Amino acid sequence: MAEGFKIDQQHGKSRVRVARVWKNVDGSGDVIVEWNVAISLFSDCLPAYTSGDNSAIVATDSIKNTVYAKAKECTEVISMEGFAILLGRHFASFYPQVSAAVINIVEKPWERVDIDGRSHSHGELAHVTISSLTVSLRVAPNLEDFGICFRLGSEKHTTEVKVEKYGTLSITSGIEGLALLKTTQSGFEGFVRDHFTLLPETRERMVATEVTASWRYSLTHISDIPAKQFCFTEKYLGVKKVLVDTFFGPPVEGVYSPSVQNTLYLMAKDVLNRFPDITSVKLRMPNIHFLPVNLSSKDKPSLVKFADDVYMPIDEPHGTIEATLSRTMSRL
Ligand SMILES: O=c1[nH]c(=O)c2[nH]c(=O)[nH]c2[nH]1
Repeated sequence: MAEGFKIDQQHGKSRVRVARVWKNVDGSGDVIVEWNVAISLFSDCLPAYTSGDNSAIVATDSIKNTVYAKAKECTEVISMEGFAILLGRHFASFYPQVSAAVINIVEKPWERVDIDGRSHSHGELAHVTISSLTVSLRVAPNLEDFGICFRLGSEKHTTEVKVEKYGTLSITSGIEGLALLKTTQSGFEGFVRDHFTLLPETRERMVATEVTASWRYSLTHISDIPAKQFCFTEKYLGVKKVLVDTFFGPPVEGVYSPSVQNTLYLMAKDVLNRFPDITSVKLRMPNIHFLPVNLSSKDKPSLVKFADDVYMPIDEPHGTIEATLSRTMSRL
């Protein structure tokens, strides 16, 4: 209570960018990660708000410095979730007035470069989205004979970890910007038709989306954290594969999608069926439209007649479809 009012407050530092390099890990080259970290502390520092008494405030500058100091202390390669847990534990246990810390991290998707089929020891590619294509930038200065590559998709790994003082924990991991497109095997029929409806029904259309996913792990205490290194990284790759595989279906015949809603549901369901330690999954899948092109005038009645071939891609407006799928009963 503050002077008869209820106050909910937290403070921290956002957009703390840190890159950590580990040299020649296991004799197979350097490892680099680049993280954008946000920290939010729940702490007992009411007098700072009500009377200008800062004696309980952990300065956000110190919070920022902690990120670099802890990165330095990580002498072995650590996963993003592992680093978030480490930071959360530090803030929640080191400062008596801090009851909980929430750590968000987004990883920049640096990937090892392959030169002539061999992975390069110190060159990395950054995937930067330019409209719908992703251009792989060269960053290794002494990688002279390496051309520009193009790659679709620049998804980022994300995490949010909350650690409370006595070790209660919640971990979500996620993906941002997973761009997926099918040129066929998609339709949309049987929807509400009223006096505002123009959209024709179809069993043949393109479907494109940029998936944002987040999933919650069933862990609830720091003592539950698996000892296995990189289990969260493995899980991230596994979930991404399930999402992609379910969206596309088998390689030759694919799978028909009657709506983004149905495809989203199947993707989320497959994640929960496949990973028992995930309790819920939230998917946001904008329906990014490719408009059929038909061009005509009085004297050119069919300059361009659409035959599932020429489209006008648009960024906006787009449909917004999102859902969270959770288990209703715990699986014992
Ligand atoms: O898969 C779709 N879901 C919708 O809700 C919708 N609405 C729309 O106009 N087109 C589509 N497509």
